[in-house]
Formats: sequence, C-alpha cells, structure tokens
Amino acid sequence: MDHHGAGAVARHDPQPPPAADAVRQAPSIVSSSASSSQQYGSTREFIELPLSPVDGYPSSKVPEKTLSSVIAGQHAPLLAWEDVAYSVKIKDKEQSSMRTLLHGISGEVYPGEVIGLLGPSGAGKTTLLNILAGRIEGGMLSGRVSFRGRKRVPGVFKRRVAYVEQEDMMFPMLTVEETIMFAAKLRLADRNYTQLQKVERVASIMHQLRLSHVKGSKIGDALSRGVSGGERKRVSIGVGLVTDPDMIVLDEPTSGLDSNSAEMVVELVRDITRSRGIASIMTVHQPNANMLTCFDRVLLLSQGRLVFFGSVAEALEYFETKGFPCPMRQNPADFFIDMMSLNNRSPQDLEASRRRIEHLAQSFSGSSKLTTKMSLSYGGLYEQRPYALQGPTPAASRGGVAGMAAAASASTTVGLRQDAPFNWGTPEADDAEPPERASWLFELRTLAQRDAITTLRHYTFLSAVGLNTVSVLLLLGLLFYQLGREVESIQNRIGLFFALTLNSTYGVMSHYLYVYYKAKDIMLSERGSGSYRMTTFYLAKVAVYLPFAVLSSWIYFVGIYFMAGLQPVATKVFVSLSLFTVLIVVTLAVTLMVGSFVSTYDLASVIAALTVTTWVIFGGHLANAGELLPVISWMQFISPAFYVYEGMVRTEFTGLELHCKANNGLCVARGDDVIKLYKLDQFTVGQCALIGVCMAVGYNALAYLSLRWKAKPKYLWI
Ligand SMILES: Nc1ncnc2c1ncn2[C@@H]1O[C@H](COP(=O)(O)OP(=O)(O)OP(=O)(O)O)[C@@H](O)[C@H]1O
Repeated sequence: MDHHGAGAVARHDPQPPPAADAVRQAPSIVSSSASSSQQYGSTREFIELPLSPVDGYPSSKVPEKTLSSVIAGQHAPLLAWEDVAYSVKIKDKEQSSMRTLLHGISGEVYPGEVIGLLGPSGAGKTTLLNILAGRIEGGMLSGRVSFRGRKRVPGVFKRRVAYVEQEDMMFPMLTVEETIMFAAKLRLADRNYTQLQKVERVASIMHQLRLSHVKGSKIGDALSRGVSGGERKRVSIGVGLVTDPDMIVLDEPTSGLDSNSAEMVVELVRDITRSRGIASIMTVHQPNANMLTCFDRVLLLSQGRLVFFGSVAEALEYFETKGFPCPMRQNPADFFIDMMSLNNRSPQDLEASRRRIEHLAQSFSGSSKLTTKMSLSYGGLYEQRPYALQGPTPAASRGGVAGMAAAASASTTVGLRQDAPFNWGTPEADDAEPPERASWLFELRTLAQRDAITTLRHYTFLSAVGLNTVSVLLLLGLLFYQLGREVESIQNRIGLFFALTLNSTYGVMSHYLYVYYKAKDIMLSERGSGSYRMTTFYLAKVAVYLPFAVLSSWIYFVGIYFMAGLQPVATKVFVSLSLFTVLIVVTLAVTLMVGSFVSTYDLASVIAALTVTTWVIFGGHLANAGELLPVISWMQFISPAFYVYEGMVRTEFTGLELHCKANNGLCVARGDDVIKLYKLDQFTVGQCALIGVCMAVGYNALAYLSLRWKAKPKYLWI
C-alpha cells in the first residue's frame, strides 16, 4: 500500500480517529496557561491525567480536550522540516573531505504527537534531533525548519522548546524539589509569576512526573547516592516543563535505565504530550514493544537517510509490501533496527544489507517528498497529512505485530485542512519576541542562592578548603614560629611572605577551578535554553566563591602572622591582610578566566599551574627584582604576586630594627636597608595596593569577556 497515494487522500473535514473516539475520561483542569495561538494547539490547559497506566493502549486516557481538538482544530504542524541535510569536514590522514551525515530529511510533528526517532547506532538520530532542537554546532547545514508555521527565531524557539539531554546536567547536591524550583525561578519572569504560582507549578510537575515521594531526596551522582536513574531523568524532564514549553525534545531518555524505568519515562512523556497538547520528539536506541506503542509515529533513519516516517502499524505494513514482513513475535523495534543495520558478517551480507537500505530509502524518498511538498506548499486547500494523527488502536497494542498491521488496515487516514500557509519569511510579531525573563537582580539573587547551597553542600570541596587552611596554618606557623629580631630572621621573613604568596595562589586556583568547571558544564546546558544571563552567572560565582576564598585565607594569614611574631602593629596587620586579600581576588579572577576560556578541565589545570608558577618566579623572591634581563624583566610587572609580595615585605620591614650578633660587616640592621637590598623599593605600598586592585578589576573583566565569548552558543539555524 502506498501511504502517499492520491487515492488515500481523504478530502473531507477532519474527524477524530477511533483512538480519540475512545476517549471517555473527563480531564480535570488544575491550571491554565493558554499562551499559544489557537492554530497551533492552544489547548495548553494543564490537564491532570490518571497517573497509572491503564490496561491496553494508553491513548484511551487522552482527553478530548487535547488529541481530538488537535485533530479537529489545530491543523498546522508545530515543527516542520524539509530537505534537511548536514555534512561535516573530516580529516583522513593528510586529506580532508566532507562527510554527509544526513541526506535531505523531511517531516513534521503536530501538537499532541509523540515522534520516536529510531535507527541503528550512527544512523544520525542525535544529529537530526539536535538540528530540530536548534542545538547543532559546526559543519554545513541546509534545508528548512519552521516552528508554528514560521521561520524559527532562535531567542524565541529555545525558550519554547525543552531540550532534555542524554546526560542529566544537574547539581547532585540539590534535592529534586530544589532543582525544579530553581529552574522555575530562573526561567519564569518574577513580574508575571508569584512565588506561590511557581511553588504550585513545581508541585504539579512533580506530581505529574511521579516525583512527589522523592522531592526531598538529593539528585546525586556517581560519588554520592541520590535518586534512581529513572527519577533523575524525570527531574530533567520536569526542569524542561517549568516554562510550559510547546515541544519537548529528548535525546536518548531511556539510556542507562532498566526496562521498567525506561518504559515509565516514555509513557510519562506521552501522557504529558497529550495532556498539555504539546509535541515530543525523542531518540530511543532500542525501544521495547510497549514503548513503541507510545509513539504516534516513528521516523526511521539509516545511514543518515530517511527509511520511513509514519505510525508503527504503517511501518510494518510498508516493510511487508517491500518484501520484508516482520516475523511473528519479534519486537517491531528490533525488526526495524535489523532492517536498517549494515550486516558485517561477510562481504556478501554487507553488500546485501547496503542494497536493502538503499532500496528502502529510495522507495520512501519519492513518496515522502511528494507528501512533504503537499504539506508545505498548500494554501487553504484540504490536504492530507502523510499519516493520521493517531496512535495504534487498543487492538494494535494488545495484538502485537498482527494487531498493529490490522490496525493499520483499519485506520482511517484523516485529511486535515491546513488553513495557514507556511511562511518562511519574517515571523509574526508574537513569535518574534522571546518570553519575558526574570529581572536581573532576582536572577542574580537566585543564582547566588543556588551557588551558596551547592557550595555549602559540596563536602569534598569544603573538606579540601578546610584541610588546606589548617595544614598551611600549622605548617607555616610552626616553621616560622616566633622569628624574633635577629639578623637571620631576614631570610625567614622573606621566605614566609614567599610561602604565603605561593600557597594562596595555588590553593585558590586548585580548589575553585574544579568547582567552576562542574558549574560551567551545567550553565552551558542551561544557556542552551536561554535560562539566564552571563552577567548574573559570573557575578553569582564571584559573590559566592570570594567569601569562601577570602575567609579561609584570612584564617591562616592572621594565625601565621601572630605565630611568626611579625610586627604586631594594627596598621601593618591591616595593610598586609588587605594586600593579601587583593592577591586572593586577582587569583580567583584569573582562575575564572582560565576556566571560562579553556574548554577542558585537564588543560585548564595545566595552564593555571603554569600561570601561578610564572607569577611566583617573577614575584620578587626567587630572583632579585633589579637584576633581571630586560627582555624578561617586564614579566614581573604583570605578576600580581610581585606587587603583593613587594607591598607585604615593605610593610613588614619598614621601621624594623634587627640585632646583629657580631659586627662582621655583613649585618643589615635596618629593615629599610633590606628592602633596598632586595630591590623591593620600586613601588610604594599604596602603589602596590592600587595596581593590585586595578589588576583585580582587569582580570575580572577579562574573565567575564572570555566567558561570554566562549559560552555563547554557536548553533546553526535554518
Ligand atoms: N561532528 C562530527 N564530526 C564527524 N562525524 C560526526 C560528527 N557528529 C556525528 N558524527 C558521525 O555521524 C554519525 C551519526 O551520529 P549520531 O550521533 O547522530 O548517530 P546516532 O544515530 O545518534 O547514534 P547513537 O545511537 O549511537 O547515538 C556517526 O557515525 C558519528 O560518528
């Protein structure tokens, strides 16, 4: 049977299909956020569904408000894509060439529909999903994608589409409720939603995703036990749902889950899709037969080519007409994957499988192109959607493969009137403006609050900082204990300031670089959805990290100062501590700059260590500041350690009277002479402090700019 044949086009007003007819369960509306236009599935009522699966095909739960209204009233696809092709440059030995990962893929998804992207490994599922979600970077992209009948506006699209990544990017130390609540606070404008409304929305999402019983549990990770993998995935979905999106895009939501959890995730996505009248597209590596029944349509990909796009029942029938019937009792998904996989067992098998895939892709491309053209180029005509908007009937789900095939024959293809012509040009006014976002101050407060909680619950980090503080205090305090005023104490005093400079810079870099990378990974994922601004992210980090860094270093600085018996003069203590604080601020800024600029933690830690080493080498202690070769002497002037070290040494030695044991002509009895001897008299203490403050401001500005530059998504849009 040719599904696209003109004979199959039902040119009549759309009628609810049998699956929707079977709906008899009255939904209860618990909240409403009607934001979309009528044409694109405006039934955005938050409809609470019974939460446990019912016997048979779950579409019996689909409320009339959603599926039937989608079919009867909302005609245009939510997202449509035409001739999408994608290639990347690959380097093979000396030569570089282009490799095409997707060959002219077309399709569309309607409100209320769940689409499954299936195919063997390497078929291009994730690539296609990323293109449709507006998350593809690099390479060459062509074709057209429309959202709500118009060309996509990146700023609007990314806030109307929830993208659930394969890796769950969440803070392990936050609870389930906190994770979704922070997402709600950051993504919903504080002007438009009260705190109570956000709390209610979060509670409702947790209820719908069956997370209420674990709302107080931590997310966890490989190092700390938290919620189960299935629950974590549902939290990721919940985070995406807080903005009440028009579509959810999920990359391998079942990966790493046991079959029960995987099924539950897919079923919940289907329920949410139906109840909210939104659309869902997901890649699933190997769905079982039950999961397959959750997909209204499957898009089968092999070798980057479209092999089939339609309901499972239609796919089975289609393959049968092509001479490939699905064996009895075989999971249709496994059958599809077998049909689309290259068989490497022997050269003959490989060739045969290659020909089969080629044949299937070619057979489908002619027919699919026809329907795509029909669906994209109408103008008030009655047109047929390639496939009816209906899941397999209850008979299909209960009857396995045979049931599905029977359902396919029995199904009535619904002709849909597509009133609104596609327009690939300028978006409509209401689609051009992104939804209002949280105010700058509210966002900063929320991010700082989240950072403070995650840092305070990061026990490994806190232990590392605590251990460093205590061990440095004891080690340096005892090593330089009560230096006295003998002339030998000059070396110890100089050594102590060097040790303090060295330790504070290494300590800050090593501790904060690691936590920053963890937070940056989550930020990059959240940035893809336009969750918050870069300024608030950066300032929140500084606002939370700086007090930790400064307080911990104050503890050992003040302790060591008095243990070593440095000059107990209030102004000297204050000036030295201030200079030391400036060094901590600059070091943190450079840490954030390296962390923002360098993509991987491994490389960043090497660069950070190199930076600190250079600072310390040119810090004025290891080499006499006045004796350096002119070609490298300038490096001391860009080292913050040099100014801080010089400032602290000058503060301590100014006015210091030392005792010479024997007057053998080598004794330097005045601290001021020591400063001259070490050539640490190039700048006054005030100048050192001022230059340090300027460096703190400059490095922070550079850190922010590099973050902006590197974190700016470079997605390709068509
Ligand atoms: N940027 C890239 N450069 C080169 N090759 C790439 C790139 N991105 C993807 N590929 C290749 O394109 C093919 C399709 O990748 P994709 O991740 O989309 O497959 P998939 O169907 O999602 O596979 P899986 O189910 O194993 O995740 C693979 O062979 C992959 O190696």
